[in-house]
Amino acid sequence: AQTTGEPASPPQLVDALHSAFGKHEARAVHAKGIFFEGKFTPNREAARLTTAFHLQKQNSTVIVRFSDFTGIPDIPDNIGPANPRGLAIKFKFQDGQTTDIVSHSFNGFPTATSDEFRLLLLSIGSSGQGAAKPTPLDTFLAAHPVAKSFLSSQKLPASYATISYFGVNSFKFTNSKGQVHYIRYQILPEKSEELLTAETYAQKDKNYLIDEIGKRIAAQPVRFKLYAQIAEAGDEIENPSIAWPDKRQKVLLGIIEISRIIDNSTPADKALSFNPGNVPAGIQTADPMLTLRTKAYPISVKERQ
Ligand code: HEM
Repeated sequence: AQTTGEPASPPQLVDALHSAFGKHEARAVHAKGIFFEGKFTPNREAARLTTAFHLQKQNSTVIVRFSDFTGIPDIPDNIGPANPRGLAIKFKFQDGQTTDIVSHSFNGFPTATSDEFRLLLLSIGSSGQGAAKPTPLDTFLAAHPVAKSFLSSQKLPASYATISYFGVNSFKFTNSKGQVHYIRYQILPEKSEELLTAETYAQKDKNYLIDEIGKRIAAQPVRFKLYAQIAEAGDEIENPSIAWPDKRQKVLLGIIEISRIIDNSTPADKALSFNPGNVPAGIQTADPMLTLRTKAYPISVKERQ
């Protein structure tokens, strides 16, 4: 058994995801999802922040995957644990370069560190049916108010296209003059958010989001605005459980336009993986959680082949 003092390794983090959600030969988390293709058009302002290839003048192709939370591949879209939703984006450039953003529909994370996240997952794993009260999860949440509020304040989307997504962890952007900014991604729907009440949500079909997004994109493209929220002195770069104040400057990096469904067969799904550590020159990871995420994702990718 691990004490809170020892750092969790990437394999331990993936095992903790399995202990919470089971092992299903699928993504260890965000297992249920659907992916599309589209394009990204960078905004002129973006190149003032970073030299990253996809944030200069030329458009990229994007592969975008929407997902539900948990590692359960057939989780109903209309139950609490399906939150937060995921949005993963792969930017593909003509010369073969790629970079990824992996975000979810909550501006924050239940824990400050990867180690604490592992303990939260283990407590979920040992709090199933028949666990004595207070369960390990009850005890964890009593000691971690941020995790408690994360679990109880999720937004219920009318569509994957009508909710905001957040990168949560911080990145360091460097521009051509060598100037540095610390940023967090925000990916906001083109129009305003559309959410459901708890009652309407509970009455929805178990595949309401997956079915809706396919029909919506077949009818017309879905657009999101990709922003960089810029940290100010004193903002916590290394603690994803604390959102930066809303009044921080946001720079529009560009527009994501999702226009067509692509092959979602099992082989195509297995071949598709995202990694938040896949960053180009001009962008660096700036939160220790990203160091762990960068190593944990490929373990799950390998397991699900
Ligand atoms: C220590 C923290 C974290 C760990 C250990 C972790 C681990 C993982 C793993 C193992 C996968 C499956 C990868 C695959 O099989 O392709 C995954 C997927 C995912 N994670 Fe994380 N994650 C962490 C934090 C986060 C955060 C902060 C976010 C949101 C901002 C996030 C959002 C997602 C999403 C959306 C996916 C699905 C990607 C896809 O569509 O393929 N994760 N994560």
